[in-house]
Amino acid sequence: MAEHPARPCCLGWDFSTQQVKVVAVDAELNVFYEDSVNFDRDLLEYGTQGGVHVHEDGLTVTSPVLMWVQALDIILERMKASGFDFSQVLALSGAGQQHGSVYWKTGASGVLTSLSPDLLLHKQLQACFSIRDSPVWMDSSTTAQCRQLEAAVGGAQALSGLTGSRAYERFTGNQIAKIYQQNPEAYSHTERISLVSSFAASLFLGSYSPIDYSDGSGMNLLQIQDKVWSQVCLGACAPHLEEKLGSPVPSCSVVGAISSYYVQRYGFSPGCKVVAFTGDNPASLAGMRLEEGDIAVSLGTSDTLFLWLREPMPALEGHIFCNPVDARHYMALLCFKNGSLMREKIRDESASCSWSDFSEALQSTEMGNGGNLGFYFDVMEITPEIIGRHRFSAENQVSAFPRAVEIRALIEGQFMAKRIHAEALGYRVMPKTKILATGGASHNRDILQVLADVFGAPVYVTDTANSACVGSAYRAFQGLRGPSPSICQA
Ligand SMILES: Nc1ncnc2c1ncn2[C@@H]1O[C@H](COP(=O)(O)OP(=O)(O)O)[C@@H](O)[C@H]1O
Ligand SMILES: O=C(CO)[C@@H](O)[C@H](O)COP(=O)(O)O
Repeated sequence: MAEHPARPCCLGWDFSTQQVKVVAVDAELNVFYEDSVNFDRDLLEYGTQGGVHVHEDGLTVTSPVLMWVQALDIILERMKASGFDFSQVLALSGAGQQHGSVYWKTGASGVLTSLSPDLLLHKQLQACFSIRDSPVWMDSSTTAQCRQLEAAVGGAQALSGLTGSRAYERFTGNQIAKIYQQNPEAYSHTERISLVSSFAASLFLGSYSPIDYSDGSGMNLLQIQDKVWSQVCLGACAPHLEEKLGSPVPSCSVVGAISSYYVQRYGFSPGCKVVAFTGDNPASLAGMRLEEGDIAVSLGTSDTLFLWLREPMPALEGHIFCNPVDARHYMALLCFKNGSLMREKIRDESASCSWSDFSEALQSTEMGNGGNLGFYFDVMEITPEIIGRHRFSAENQVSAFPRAVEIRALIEGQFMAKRIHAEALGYRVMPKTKILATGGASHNRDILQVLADVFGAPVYVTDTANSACVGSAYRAFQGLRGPSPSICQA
């Protein structure tokens, strides 16, 4: 067994679309431990692709909630086997893919509070969920519920002014409304609804964790200025929703001490604090330590682009969330669903399934692609709502490109869309602008060169692609310092 020297630290977790990841960060903010469990590869029995199940209608997308629990068991067991000294963990926090929801069955809280340290979590929580397949952010099956919600508050712009976004299919309020309408029995047997982030925090707490303001902003339910649930939105989605959600809390709140399960099974200190978990994009904003004018681009399963904002300007395209680091401020976020999985498809079709062949194609073609441009949306895009592959030469719409042209058209098109939509939200590239890239595809220098060319600004890669994890560990340190009334309370 490898021994790790004693080193006081915080843990940062990320329950993202394709994997669960963890980092340990010491008091000098050095990352000294990283691990991950990939759902498709390490949990074959759940049969996911890219961490999810796409249903027959092509719109409904879910993930098995027990798969997330089992992934946590696997990582913790591996850490223990490697000799990781859990007693040195001062605090932990984490992130979750945004918008996804978990439905705890009546009675589940009793199971959570009396976990036996002799058994793995997923064995004990089998019967705890009234909905076993959690809707996730890739789901776009709730258009009817979106229109109902917008109508209830006086239109899309009114909803955006109130909650930071017009109604989006993946936003949790609309997902809850669909479950209530289609499966009222399961809804009535649900005692608590968590986001993926607050669900993961609940596993560590051994009781229900509140939803934080920042991830709560991705539900179409939270009034982002007042930081309270909107009664009109709750009422439009489902009955008794407020009691099932619990009250939202500032993102840097300490929500409690770690459950005795982890103390007894893994040797955590009973004083180890759990700081509210948040969304993966808010956690990345914390991890990347953005400055004004900077723009962060996360190239994970989805491509997201985010900025720190002082004055929110809710619009019909894009989202405003409460800021996870300073509750007086906000963040803007644009999400593009056809990110890494779309790049993988074109890589498989036009670059023999190889990222190095993909890079060679980018190197062998010129910036501007000889006037050839393409937009590739194999699944219904979020920004804007569109599907299909659309290719244009300098003169006409065309049906196909040579392989290398196809690859450059994809990458240039993806980054041009990001710049155009960010500018529509009021963002301007400034002389001091830095682009901070993170996520799996930020390992690819040739993709990043196109990003730099399209924005005309330098691109920096965060020293770890796991910015959501690292941001979560930073947030755990922030929570340990205790509440700062001006920053944490808004
Ligand atoms: N060298 C590479 N070039 C381009 N994309 C890559 C490369 N390595 C990994 N990726 C992409 O990174 C994606 C995973 O990113 P990651 O940030 O880990 O995902 P998430 O956090 O959403 O689970 C994969 O789907 C893959 O397409
Ligand atoms: O829907 C959004 C943001 O609004 C997505 O960005 C999810 O938060 C998923 O994140 P990744 O797993 O792709 O990082």
